[in-house]
Amino acid sequence: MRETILSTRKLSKTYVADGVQAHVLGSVDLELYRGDFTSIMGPSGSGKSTLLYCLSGMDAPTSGEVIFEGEDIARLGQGRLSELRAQRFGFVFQAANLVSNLTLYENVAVPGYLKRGRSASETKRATDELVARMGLAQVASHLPSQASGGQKQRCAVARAVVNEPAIVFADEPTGALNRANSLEVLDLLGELNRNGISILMVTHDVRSAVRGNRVLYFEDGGIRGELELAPWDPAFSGDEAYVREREAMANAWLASLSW
Ligand SMILES: Nc1ncnc2c1ncn2[C@@H]1O[C@H](COP(=O)(O)OP(=O)(O)OP(=O)(O)O)[C@@H](O)[C@H]1O
Repeated sequence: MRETILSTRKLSKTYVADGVQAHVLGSVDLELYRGDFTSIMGPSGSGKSTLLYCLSGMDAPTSGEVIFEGEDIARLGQGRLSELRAQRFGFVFQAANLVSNLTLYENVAVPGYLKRGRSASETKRATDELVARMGLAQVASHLPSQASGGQKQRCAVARAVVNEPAIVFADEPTGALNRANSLEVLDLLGELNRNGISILMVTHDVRSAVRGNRVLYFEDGGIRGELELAPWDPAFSGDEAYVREREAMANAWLASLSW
C-alpha cells in the first residue's frame, strides 16, 4: 500500500491578465506517493508549471486544497509556508539561479544553515558530502560565473537537497543542458530518489520522463492519463536498449492520448 505524500482536492487556478480569464487548473484531484519519482508531461502552455507551483506552495491556487503530510498548504500563512519550503521541500528549475557572489560551496551550504535542529558542523558535513557526491569538489571554491552549465545545475541540485527535503520539485531541470549534463542531472535525481526523496519533475522530454516510475499526462486543466513503470534501474543507465524500451512504452502511451 503506497503512502500519499501530497494530494490535491478540486485544485483550481485561474489567471486574469488584461481582463481575460485563463482557467489553467480545473478542479485537479491528484495523489503523489512517498518515494515515487513522478514525471509530468503535457503540451506547452497546458499548465504543468502552474500545477507544480501550486503543489509546492510557490503560488496560491484560486480554490481547492493541497494537502502535504496532513496540512492544507493552500491555506497556510506566509510564515509557516516559508518554513515548510525551507525544511521539507527542495526546488530545481531550468536555470540554476545561483547567488552570483557566493562560491558553489556556499550556494549549497547557505540554505543548509536554515535547517532546524542541525548544528553548523552537521551542515558543513552535509555540504561536504553533497559537493563530493555531485562531482563539485574541484570547483567548490569557484563563483557561478566560473562554472560550466552542468556544474551550476549540479550545484542547484545539491542546494535543493542539503536540507534533506521530503520532496524535490523539478521544473524542466535539464531544459538548458546538453545531453551529457542532462544525463548527469537525471542520474543524480534518480540517486536522491533511491535514497528516499520523492521527486516531482515537469519535462517535455520522453527520455527524461521515463526516469520516473510514474508518468502523468496533463492537458486541458487536468490529469488525463498516467503510466506506471518499473523503477529506473541505474545498472542499465548506459544501456541504450533499456532506455529505448522504456521510451517506446511511454511513446505508445502518449500516442494513445493523442499526444
Ligand atoms: N502569472 C501569469 N499570469 C497570467 N497567465 C499566466 C501566468 N503564468 C502562466 N500563465 C498562463 O497559464 C498557462 C499555463 O502556463 P504554464 O507555464 O503553467 O504551462 P506549461 O504547461 O508549464 O508550459 P510550458 O510547457 O510551455 O513550460 C499559459 O497559457 C500561460 O500563459
